[in-house]
Parts: sequence; C-alpha cells; structure tokens
Amino acid sequence: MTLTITLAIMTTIVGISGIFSLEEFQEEYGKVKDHNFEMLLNMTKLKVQSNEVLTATTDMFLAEHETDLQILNFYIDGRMAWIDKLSEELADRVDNVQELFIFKSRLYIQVQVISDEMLNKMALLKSLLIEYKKVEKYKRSQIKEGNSDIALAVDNIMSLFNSMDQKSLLSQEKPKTEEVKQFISPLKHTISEQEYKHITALFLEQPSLTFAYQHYLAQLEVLNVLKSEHAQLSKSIASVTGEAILMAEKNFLNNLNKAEEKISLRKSDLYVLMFISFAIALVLVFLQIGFLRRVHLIRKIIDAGDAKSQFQIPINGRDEISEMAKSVKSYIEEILEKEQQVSETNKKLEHLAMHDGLTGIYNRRYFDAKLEQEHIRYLRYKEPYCLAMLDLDFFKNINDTYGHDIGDKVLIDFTDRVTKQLRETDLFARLGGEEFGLLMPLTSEINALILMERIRNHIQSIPCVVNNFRIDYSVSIGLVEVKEINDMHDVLKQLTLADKALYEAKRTGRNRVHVYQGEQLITPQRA
Ligand SMILES: Nc1nc2c(ncn2[C@@H]2O[C@H](COP(=O)(O)OP(=O)(O)OP(=O)(O)O)[C@@H](O)[C@H]2O)c(=O)[nH]1
Repeated sequence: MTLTITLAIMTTIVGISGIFSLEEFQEEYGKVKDHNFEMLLNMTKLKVQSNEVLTATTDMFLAEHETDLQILNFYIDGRMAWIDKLSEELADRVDNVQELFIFKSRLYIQVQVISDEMLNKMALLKSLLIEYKKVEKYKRSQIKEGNSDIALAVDNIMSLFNSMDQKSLLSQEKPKTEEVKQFISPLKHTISEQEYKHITALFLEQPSLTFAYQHYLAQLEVLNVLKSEHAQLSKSIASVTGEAILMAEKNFLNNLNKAEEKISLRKSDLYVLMFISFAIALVLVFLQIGFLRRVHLIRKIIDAGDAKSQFQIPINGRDEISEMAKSVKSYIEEILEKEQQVSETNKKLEHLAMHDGLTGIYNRRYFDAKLEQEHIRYLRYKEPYCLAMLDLDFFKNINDTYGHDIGDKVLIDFTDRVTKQLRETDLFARLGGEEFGLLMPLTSEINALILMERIRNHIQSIPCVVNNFRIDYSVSIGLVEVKEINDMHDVLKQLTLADKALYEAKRTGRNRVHVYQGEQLITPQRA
C-alpha cells in the first residue's frame, strides 16, 4: 500500500513537473517568438534608416557646388561606414555568417566600382578645372590690361555655355567654329573687326576654353553617375535588407520549429514517463493483490486452524509472506499438537469422570445420569426398564484373607465376567466398594431375571484365580422392574427399591436374586 501511495505521489510529481517544464518551454517559445518579431521590426526600421542615410549623404554630395576628391573621399568613407554599420546590425540578427559576409563583400565591391568610376571622372574634372581657371586667369588678365571688352566677351561666352541646355551641350565634344562665332557675335558690334577675329581665333585655338565648356559636361556626368549609384545602392539596400529580413524570417521559423520540436519531444518524454509510472503502479497493484490474497489465505487458515491448508501457500520463497507462512505453519502445528494433548487429556478426564478407576466400567456419576435419562424416557413413552443392584458376598473376608490387592483383582474379575454377559445397550457401573448397578433399558422383568440368574450362577460356579489363589465368591442381586405398578416417579426411589431387593437377597442367605414387586419381594427359584 505504502509503495502504491509512493508511486502515485511520484507519478503526480512527474506530471506536475512535466506541466511546469511544458509551461517553461511555452514561455521560452513565446520569448523566441517575441525576439524574432522584434528582430523583424528592427530589420524593417534598419531598411528605412539605411535609405535615409544614403539619401542624406547623396544629397549632401549633390549640394556641393564644387566636386573635388575630398568630397568624393568623404562620400566613399560615409558609404563604407554605413556598410560596416549595416553589417554589424545584421550580425546581431542573422545566424548565417557566411551569407552576411557575401552581402558585405557585394556592397564593398559595388561602392568600390562606383568609387573608381567616380575617381576617373574626378581626375578629368580636375584637369578641366585647371583649364577653366586658366580661362578665368585670361579674363582677369584682360581686365587688368584694360581689355574689358575681351573680358566681357569671355564672360558672355561663359554665360552662354552656362545657359546652354544640357542636351545640346552633351551632344558636342567641343565647340565648332560656327558656334564659337555665334557665342561671340554679341561682341561683333562693340569691338573692332580685328579684335573680333582675334577673340574668335583665341576661342577656337584656346583648348582651355573648350575644356571649360567640357567641364560642364563632366560635371553633369558625375551627377548622373551619382544618381545612378544612388539608385543602385538603394536597390542593393532594399535587396540586402530584404534578404536579411527573409533570412530573419527563415531563422524565426527555424527557431519556432525547434521550439515546437522540443515541446513535442518533451511531451512524448512525459507520456513515456507517465506510461512507465502507470505500468509500475499496475505491476505493484497486482503484486499487492497477490500479497493480499496470500495474506487473506493465511488469515483463513489461521481462522480455520487447518494446518494442512497452509501447503497451498508457497513457503519455500524468501519473501516476507513466505516467512510469515512458515511462522503460521509452525504456530498452527504447535497449536494442533497442544490441542491434541488437551483433547487427549480431556478424553482421559472425561473417561475418569465417567469411569471407575479400578475396574474401568462406568462409575456412579455416569450411572446416575443415565438412569435419570432412562427414567425420563420411561415417563414419556411408558416403556419399562429394569434396574439391578449387585453386591459381592463376604467381600470383607476376601480382603482380610488375601489382602486388599487381591480383593481388587476379584473386583476386576467380577466386572469382566459380568460385562461379557451383557448387551451393548445395558449399562453396568460400579456404585462404590463392592456394590454395582445394572441398567437394562427396554428389558422386561422376566428377561432381566434370567440374565441376573445367569450372572449369579456364572460367578459362583467359576472361581477366580489370582496369584495362584483360587478364590470362590458369589454375588447377591436386587432387581426391580420400573413400570406403572411401582408408581414411583422419583428416579432415586427406583434405586432404593433395587437396594431393598438386594437387602432381601442378602438377608435371605446371599448368592441369590431378589425381585422387588410392590411391597412383595419375590425370590425366584434357583435354576
Ligand atoms: N479390595 C477392595 N476392597 C474393598 C473396596 N471397596 C470396599 N472394600 C471392602 O469391601 C468390604 C465390604 O464389607 P462389608 O460391607 O462388611 O460387606 P461383606 O463383607 O461383603 O458382607 P456382605 O455384604 O454382608 O456379604 C470392606 O472390607 C471394604 O473394605 C475396594 O475397592 N477394594
């Protein structure tokens, strides 16, 4: 019982701990979920931030009126720093380092390619700027020399260049004579013919001016490159952050699946554990049933006190029940042995209580009880019975002559010989000393008388031989038939009547039978 209770408690603990661990797992699962949702949110934020950073740096670059290497380097550094920052952010969120490295390298290469292209353009631009500065220097020298018209013409030309639409500028590699003439035509009326020709020749021959014009083209190209680079980077950012988001989502799903797998594994573990506990409990219950059945059997055997039944219980085992069965077995055997002894003692006591110690025939007590019983039967059914009192004659003489021991042997001889003459239904008892009683149920007076005479004759005709002594002895008998005519309901009175008849037998000479019949005593003729 204790074992079952212990097991039940264990199973409960397992179940509760299982529930707790499941809750713990679910909590973990929730955390993973929250973490991944947060990560996705951050990735989306990062994407927005990246676009903002990129746009800001591009705008800053474009806002500069002058493009030089310093700005370009600043721009490139800004891009690289942003890529590093983006990589760091991604590293916290993306498990696959290899993929992250590939993204980073892709971005680096892209920025590098763009930077190289831009550096080439910048180199060209720089040389153009030098040329442009030469034109300006020429303009300033003309002003200094007082050639304000020429300086004005240069200005006009430069304004004209500036005012030219991008398309027409981009379609030309260098100004043609006609166009140069067209550019300087406003000067035609303000300067002399000679001066006009000189300026035209100057512009046509002066490569600086041509390059100055090309400066605009280059600047525009740089702007275009920047725009396309911005578009490409935006696209890359979108793609990288998109892929990162996809990866994060993939991770997220992986993590969810792992958590779910763990939960289902834990669940199946718990089921197995609970099944094992249940099976053990079942086995224990069966063992306990067997245990109780055996205990019950032992108890039944104890209750029944049947020593033989104990062999149904296996007593050869080494368990507690077998030990108990062994104890019960020896205990019952001991009890049975004692019971046997008590029973034998009781039988002896019973025998002693009912029998005479010397002769072995019934004693006075038993005779009185049986006589009373017989008398009751008589009173009810009116079936007569006979009662006789037998007394050895001159027994005192035998004692005195041969001794008390031999007197005893004579008494035994007498009872043996009388008993052999009787029916099984007759009751012969020693009433005391040398006096005996004989109860003859369902016996008529005449039959009883015949029997008494036979006994008397048998005793007096065959002497008793004891210790080589031949002892002749006789017996006197008083007989009474209990029937209606004696009209005495008291059983003790019947004995008195028999005694009276005996007394008469003694008085009239001994060795004879007297029958009591009312107040008349009849002494039958000897056979
Ligand atoms: N050996 C022996 N003697 C007994 C026993 N019981 C009584 N007696 C003796 O029996 C004798 C009876 O003697 P009495 O009463 O005088 O009668 P009796 O000598 O038989 O004479 P009557 O009866 O008149 O013929 C006594 O001497 C008793 O001691 C006994 O158990 N064994």
